[in-house]
This record gives sequence, C-alpha cells and structure tokens, in this order.
Amino acid sequence: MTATDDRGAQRVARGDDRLTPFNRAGVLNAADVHVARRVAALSGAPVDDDVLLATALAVRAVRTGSTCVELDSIAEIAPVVADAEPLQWPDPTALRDAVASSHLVLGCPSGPLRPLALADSDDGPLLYLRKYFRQEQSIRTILDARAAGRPEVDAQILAAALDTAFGDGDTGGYDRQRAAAALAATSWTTVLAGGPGTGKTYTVARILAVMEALFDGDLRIGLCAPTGRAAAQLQTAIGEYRREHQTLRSEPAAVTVHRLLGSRPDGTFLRGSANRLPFDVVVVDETSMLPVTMMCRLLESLRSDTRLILVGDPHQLVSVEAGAVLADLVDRDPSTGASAELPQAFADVTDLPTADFDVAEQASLARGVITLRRGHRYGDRIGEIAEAVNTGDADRVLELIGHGPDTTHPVRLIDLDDADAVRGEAVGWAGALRSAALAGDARAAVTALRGHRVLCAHRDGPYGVGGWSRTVTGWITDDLGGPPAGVGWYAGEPLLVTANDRAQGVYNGDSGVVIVDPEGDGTSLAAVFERGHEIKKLHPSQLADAVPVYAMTIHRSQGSQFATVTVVLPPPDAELLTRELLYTAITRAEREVTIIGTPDALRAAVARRVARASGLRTNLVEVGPR
Ligand SMILES: Nc1ncnc2c1ncn2[C@@H]1O[C@H](COP(=O)(O)OP(=O)(O)OP(=O)(O)O)[C@@H](O)[C@H]1O
Repeated sequence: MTATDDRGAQRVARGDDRLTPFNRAGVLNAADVHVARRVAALSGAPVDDDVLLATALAVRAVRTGSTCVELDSIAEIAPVVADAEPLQWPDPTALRDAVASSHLVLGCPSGPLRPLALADSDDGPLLYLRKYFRQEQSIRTILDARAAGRPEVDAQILAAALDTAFGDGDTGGYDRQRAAAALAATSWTTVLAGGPGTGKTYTVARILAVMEALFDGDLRIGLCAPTGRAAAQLQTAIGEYRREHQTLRSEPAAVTVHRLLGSRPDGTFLRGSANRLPFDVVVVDETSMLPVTMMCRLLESLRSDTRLILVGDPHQLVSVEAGAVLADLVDRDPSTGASAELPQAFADVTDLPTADFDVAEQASLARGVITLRRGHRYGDRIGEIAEAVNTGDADRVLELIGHGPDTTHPVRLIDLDDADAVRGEAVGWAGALRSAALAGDARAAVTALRGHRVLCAHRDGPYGVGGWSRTVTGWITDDLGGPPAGVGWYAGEPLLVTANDRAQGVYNGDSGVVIVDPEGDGTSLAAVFERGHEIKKLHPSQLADAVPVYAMTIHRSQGSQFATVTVVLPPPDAELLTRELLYTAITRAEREVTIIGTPDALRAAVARRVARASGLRTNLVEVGPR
C-alpha cells in the first residue's frame, strides 16, 4: 500500500524496516522498497538490514537510469533537506563485505536465485541487479572481441574511395570526416561522435559509399536509430546523398533498433546470437538514446564480420531507460579491454597531425572512437558556449553570453520578469507561419516552422510547456487575432506528432504545420512535414496523435533544429536542470538563443551532470562465484 507525501515521493504505508526512513526521505520510492522486500523474501533466508538497503538502492539505480550503484558514494544520493533527521548510511567498506557474503550475491537457500551481482572496479565496488551486470558483461566481451581483430582492407582501393567520397575535404583544417571514414572502413566497431551539425550524417553517407567501393558494389547495409523519427531522418539524409551523388546501388531503409532486431509483441526478438543480422555494415544513429538492454541485444545479434558504426553526441540527453552506453564508450578508460593499435590500412591512408590529435585522442582512435569537432550548422558563439557548458566552466559560459533583454548578443540571458522581450519573436514566428499557411505555400510554411521554438525543462508548472504554451498563444491572439472560432485544426497551426504512425510515415516528435491545401478548393486543409528537400502532405484527419505545439520539452526537441530558440530554465534546485539538458537546449539553435532564467540557474545547470553509474568505463572483477 502506498501514499504520496507532500514532496511527491511515494511512501510505503505498510512495514517498518531499514528502508522506511529512506523512503520517507524520498531516496527510495515505493517500487524500490517493494521490489527489494520481495527479492529478500524470495531468497528464503533472512537478509541483513544493510544488504536489504543496498538491494533497494540497486533497484533505485535502474529506475534513475544507472545500471548499478556505486557503494562508495551512496551517501551522496540523498537530497539535502534542511532540518531533516540525518539518514543513517552504512559504512561503504562494511557494506561491500556484507553484500559480498550475502546469499543474494552468492546463491540463495531457496534455489539457484542470485538476484544481485557485485564487482570491484576502479570506481570502487559496484552493485547490480544481475540482469544489468550480465548485459554489461556481454557488451564488454563482444566489443573487446571485435576490437581484437581488424577487417582486411586494400589500402589502395580505400584511398581511392576516400578521395572520391571526400574530394578536397573539409575545408578549414584537418579533415576528420575523412579520417572517420578511414577508421570505419578499417575497424569492426567505430564510434562516430560529435555535436550537432558537425557532419555526422554527412560522414555516414560517405562512409557507406566508401564501404560499397570496398565491397565492389555488393554491400548489405542495416540502418537504424532508437526512435522512428531519428530513423526517418537518417533515411532521408542517406537517400538524398545517394540521389545527388549517384552512389549506393540501392536505397537502404532505416528502421528503429527494435524493428531491426525483429521485436515481437511478447517482448522477445527474432534476432539474437542464434539468428544474426545479415548485414556487412550496421549504422546506429542517435546512439546516445540507446539503453544498455538494446545495445546488448544489438551486439549479440551482429555477426563478427559486420562493421558496426555507432553515431551520436555523447553530451546530449541520454536514454530514458538505464544506461548511457555511447558516453561510456567515448569515456572508456584506455586501460580497459583489448590493447589496441591503429589498423595498418588506416595508417596507410591517413595522416594524423599531432596538432589535431593529442595522445589521449590517438588512444581513443585505436579504440575506434573519433570525434568530429567543426560545426557546420550553428554560429561559432553558440558552439563556444556549448563547449564551455560541456567542460563545466560556468564562469566562461556567463562571460560568453549577453545579459539582459536589450543585448543583441546571439546568446543572451534574461530574467523571467523580462520575458516579454521574446514576445516579438514568438509573434513574428506565428505571423510568418500564418501567411505561408494561408497562401498554401508548404515550403515557406515548413521553413517558417523551423524559425523559432520555445523549449522548457518541464511539462507542467510555471516553467513548463503547459504554462508557456498559454503565454505564447496569448501573445499571438492579442497581437495577430485568435484562431477562427469553433474549428479544429486551422491554417497556421503548428503541430507536434505524439506517437509513431508508420503507415502514415510520421513519428513521435515530428513537427508539422497546417496549411490551406494548395491542391484543394481553397478551404480544405493539409498538414505538411519537412522530409529533407521533400514535403510530406497529409489530411489532418490522418493524424491520429498530434497536438498544437507552441512550446515543447527539451527532451522532445532532441534531433530538431530551429533558427532561434527560447529556453526556459527552472529554478536552480530543479533536479531536471542538468548540463546535458542545457547543452541539448542551446544546440537546438542555429542562430540565436534566449535563455530565460537567472545566472544561478545557469550555474546550477552547468554544475549538475546526469549521473549515471555504470561499469562499462572501468576495469572490474566480479566478486563471488561466476
Ligand atoms: N565537410 C562538409 N562540407 C560542407 N558541408 C558540410 C560538411 N559536413 C557537414 N556539412 C553540412 O552541415 C550540415 C550538418 O551536417 P549533418 O546533418 O551531417 O550534421 P550532424 O552532425 O549529423 O548533425 P545532427 O546531429 O544535428 O543531426 C548539413 O547541411 C551538411 O550537409
């Protein structure tokens, strides 16, 4: 039985044990407590109080996106609450030893149950729910085995293919995109990292062309992404490259990772170690959003002679489920796994100027990780600020941005009381949308749609999407007049798709706009969506799940780009306010960003990282019987 207390945490009404004060303090929620008690009960023998607490913390870890709990830092988990009774945390060393000798780790009297796994690592002891330990181990083992060998590649064919694909290269410095393609061609696993607009998709298209040359035109390609929308975007970009450059024999279809693996309604998958994917190369876009469970399934389904290219931005918001595998692979301690040398064929076709690749980066390259650095989309100032956010330098962020509503700086910070300063921009955006929509000009309408967006951390509350949507629609109604009374969709209304609809080819997170149908009778409406250089047109009634969008969450905005954005920051103590959130929000803009918030909120965002414990970055050894 549970109840919700005034701090929003679910309190367990029944039972009083070691978990109760942690539940009252909001560290553990009801599910953490119930699962830990159930696991202890099923074990068939008494469980030490502190081990029960550790079990609940391992459940909590997965709920909050980690794969394990770092036992040495458990006392840092508790939110600091003034005047509250301090929580009695166990001593970490004693706790490790108690867990190590517990039957939850060693084996239970009631049967072969070993629900927990404990490992000693460079980050101290890590406690896992065993399922996640197994998945990490599987990822580690497969990646290490793949890193131990290299595909055989003819350096001459590779050099010629790189020259064809990249021509004179990325003008303005060393061509990392070409180096990335050389690395992908000469490694079984490549991580292609980089911020928005650094040309990851541009590079992937060329990597495929290079690979096709290596395979003499007979290349089987698997393209996928964690979400339907990201997959559709990847497919559009590759398709356009193929048409423009008359390359790639057939157009590869991009699908979600679930679909690629043949997900079945009962939660199982067609693909696995006994039925592997039939591809020569598999590309995963937006890998930062891929949880550990899916990464494990994907790796287990790959043949050892399939090249895998993981593409993404490790600084962006991570998957909602447990794991931050892309960031883990980019940050992996160089001493972990198989010791790697750069492949000979790569060295044969690529110069690595030490001015561009320091020792640490050369070590990353040997592990198949390359980061693109030159932004091709947004202004230098936004890039510089994003970089300062990533390095945690709040002083530099505050120094680089403009302060107050009157500044013309491309990135400015204004107070909530001055929020009217963004009114002109929001109304201008709505005006441009309306005129293009009424003229039935689909291209102008989708371009206008990308002109501006208000982004919020939360869905609800004074800093959330709900409140800000009302504010923006209020401004628009006052300045431009309201929508026609008594109609559903109207011309000029921006909309957001909220569920995947493969039949119609629209996906959760797609933004479109309602226009007067240029092929209609002048009164009928159409909803239009941008697909690269093409436009997708639907009748509004074909959209089962879509809502008007005048503001959206930063989470939803991942993968989208707007000319200007307004970012509404919550107060400094909001848990959601993190470095990754701020980085993702700022880098949605091509030209200008207005941040509504205080310097303190900005500092808090830069300081707070999405903390995801995982054993993938470090060396570790399991404790107890295998
Ligand atoms: N070397 C280059 N020369 C010219 N244009 C480039 C180059 N690299 C990338 N671009 C252009 O920059 C823009 C952004 O590239 P791309 O979409 O590939 O970046 P991205 O890293 O995939 O971004 P996101 O993560 O936001 O999807 C595109 O218009 C692309 O054509």
